[in-house]
Amino acid sequence: MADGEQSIGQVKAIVLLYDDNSKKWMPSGGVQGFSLVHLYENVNGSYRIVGHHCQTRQVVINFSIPKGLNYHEATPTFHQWRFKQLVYGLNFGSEEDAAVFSAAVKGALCTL
Ligand SMILES: CC(=O)N[C@@H](Cc1ccccc1Cl)C(=O)N1CCC[C@]12C=C[C@@H]1CC[C@@H](C(=O)N[C@@H]3C(=O)N4[C@@H](C=C[C@H]3C)CC[C@H]4C(=O)O)N1C2=O
Repeated sequence: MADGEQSIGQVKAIVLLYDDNSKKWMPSGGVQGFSLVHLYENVNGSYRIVGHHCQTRQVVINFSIPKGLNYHEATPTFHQWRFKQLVYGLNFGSEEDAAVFSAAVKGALCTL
């Protein structure tokens, strides 16, 4: 995390991007598996969703949450959103993790 940022939530989730051509969800970063996904709060009032793949350590998501984001809870363990030409999906390891994360994101959204 950058200076002036703190993690206000961390969960394990599979980070997916929807490929419009193949009409398939693809693992972000190209490697199947779970990532540790943080919601970071910045002292300037902004929020980022940042995820590191557990095996490869690569950053698989680094998303600044825009005001008015439509965070869609498709199922109790799969949440998704659209931004510009991308569709992101989080496949959570548990309903609890999904609920914790969506509460944190919705809490952030109501401050923007
Ligand atoms: C108006 C609008 O944009 N609507 C979007 C959704 C949306 C609504 C509102 C705001 C934002 C957004 Cl993002 C839409 O419908 N979108 C966004 C792109 C993809 C999709 C379009 C078609 C397909 C059909 C099946 C469905 C899907 O992917 N379901 C999941 C699923 O098949 N999987 C994932 C898990 C569980 C399921 C829930 C894990 C991996 C795979 C699997 O289970 O193997 N789709 C979508 O969600």
